[in-house]
Amino acid sequence: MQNKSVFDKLGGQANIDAAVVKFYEKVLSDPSVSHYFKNTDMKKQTEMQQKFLGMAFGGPNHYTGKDMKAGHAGLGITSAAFDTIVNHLGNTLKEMGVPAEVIAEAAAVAESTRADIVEVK
Ligand code: HEM
Repeated sequence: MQNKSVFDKLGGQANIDAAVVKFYEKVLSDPSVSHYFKNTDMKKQTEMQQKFLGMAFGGPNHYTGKDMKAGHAGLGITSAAFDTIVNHLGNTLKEMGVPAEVIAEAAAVAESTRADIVEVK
């Protein structure tokens, strides 16, 4: 099915929700990026990310948070940290049995936010 969205290929919102939970476990266990989240309410963050990715992957839009530039302004996120975060997302999907070509599509969606999120090249 050529026009199936990444949202559908991932099995819909329930699988995306589960992936985001696992993803933040990895992020918070990684000292190279966990410090970015030291003042963040992770319950709210998890919900925001679930809704954002649901929308960004082509599912229904329930996202009410900030745009990516405003949401990350002043955090000083480096391009290396961005790479690490995208890797954690890819590894999470791999562990959930998502095929490599679908992971590549999901990574491309994440990649499309890079310019708005990275402040330190
Ligand atoms: C893959 C690309 C990324 C996406 C799609 C994404 C998505 C989001 C979303 C949806 C929010 C919520 C905005 C709101 O509260 O209204 C958020 C906040 C946040 N993101 Fe990201 N993010 C990405 C990359 C990163 C990276 C690379 C870092 C740090 C290494 C990061 C750190 C944070 C932090 C710390 C917050 C919360 C700020 C606060 O506590 O208010 N994000 N992100």
